[in-house]
Amino acid sequence: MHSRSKTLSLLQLDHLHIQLGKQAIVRGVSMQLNAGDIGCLLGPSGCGKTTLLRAIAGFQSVTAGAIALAGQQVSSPTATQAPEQRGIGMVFQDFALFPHLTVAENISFGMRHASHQEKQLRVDELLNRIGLPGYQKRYPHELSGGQQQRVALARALAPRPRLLLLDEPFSSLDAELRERLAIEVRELLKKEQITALLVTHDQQEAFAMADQAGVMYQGELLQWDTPYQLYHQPRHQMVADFIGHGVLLQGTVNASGRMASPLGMLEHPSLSAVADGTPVNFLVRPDDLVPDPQSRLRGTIKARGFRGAHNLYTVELTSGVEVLTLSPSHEQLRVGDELGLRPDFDHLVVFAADHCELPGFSNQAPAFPDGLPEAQSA
Ligand SMILES: Nc1ncnc2c1ncn2[C@@H]1O[C@H](COP(=O)(O)OP(=O)(O)OP(=O)(O)O)[C@@H](O)[C@H]1O
Repeated sequence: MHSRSKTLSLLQLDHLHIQLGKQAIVRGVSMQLNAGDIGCLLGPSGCGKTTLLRAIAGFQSVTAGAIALAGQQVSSPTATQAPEQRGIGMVFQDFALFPHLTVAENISFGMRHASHQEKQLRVDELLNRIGLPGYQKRYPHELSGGQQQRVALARALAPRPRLLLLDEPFSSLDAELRERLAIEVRELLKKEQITALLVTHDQQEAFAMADQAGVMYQGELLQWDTPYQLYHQPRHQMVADFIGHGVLLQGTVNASGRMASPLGMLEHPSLSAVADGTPVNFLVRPDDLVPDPQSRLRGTIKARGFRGAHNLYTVELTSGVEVLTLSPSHEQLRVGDELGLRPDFDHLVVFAADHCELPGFSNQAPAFPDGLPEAQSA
């Protein structure tokens, strides 16, 4: 408890609503980011991520709720602190460097009140940190895309913002470079002790960078949690669907607290808290089903995707239900092959079946507030 009280909430959103014209773009978003942490907002295109970031930066007023930075309210429906007073740095996808300024001039651009010597020291320090020592006198057109984006990041970090906002900063770069930069940028932010909030479409990027992450959908933040929890204990079907691979299957809880499912009878202690006959949906990740020649659960391989160390197989069970499974890539199975699968659940993630209709749902709460959360955390 003691060490917890020392963690300072740097950014706090409290029941934030943003209406643009007649449309509610951000709906009831609450979240908190501690000082020094990296947060990440994921979600499909148009879900409101950029609008939320613009509100945090101070470029967008809010309709209801509040934004606080280091405990001080900066946005409410009646007052919006100007962006330049917030001490926030920003890096956007198309945040071009000034072409007529050198790398050093670009980086020190925002250090308006610093002396020449201070600027020089900070530029040298940041160029070392981004792996471009000696690049002070280069011009942007003499740099690769990845180098330009590193310099853009250094420019945003130079004035030591208390919060850095990154909106799809790597999306114009190729996948390999993106992954490498995500790891580098995390290290850099941690060394600089900067709190940051990143918006991305890319889960791998989010998982590589974030201490906390959330999935937005139609303006709502469905879950704000560690990346591990988002993957293993999604509290909403939409989160389960959006994060990682997997399928949602239907099952029916029976009187003995077990569940009849297309994978056979599944057991979990907390299912006993659920009434007999309750229809449920449950999440099946590829690693929940293990290839096993002896298993009575049989299927046929419909598709194979190469994932480096593993292949990801789409398997149609004899019941017609499609599932995913992984197998080491040196053990090649062919499309059309028959195989056995054994359920091997570490924990079951279960949702009420009536939440099945994803678009337009209104009740965001976990399916069984009293019973099933234990099932998810087992
Ligand atoms: N000024 C505006 N007036 C009205 N609607 C807007 C305005 N700006 C954005 N929108 C709408 O708000 C919704 C959310 O947009 P936003 O850019 O925040 O989404 P996003 O999650 O960042 O999407 P993407 O990942 O594609 O960038 C979209 O439906 C968009 O059309």
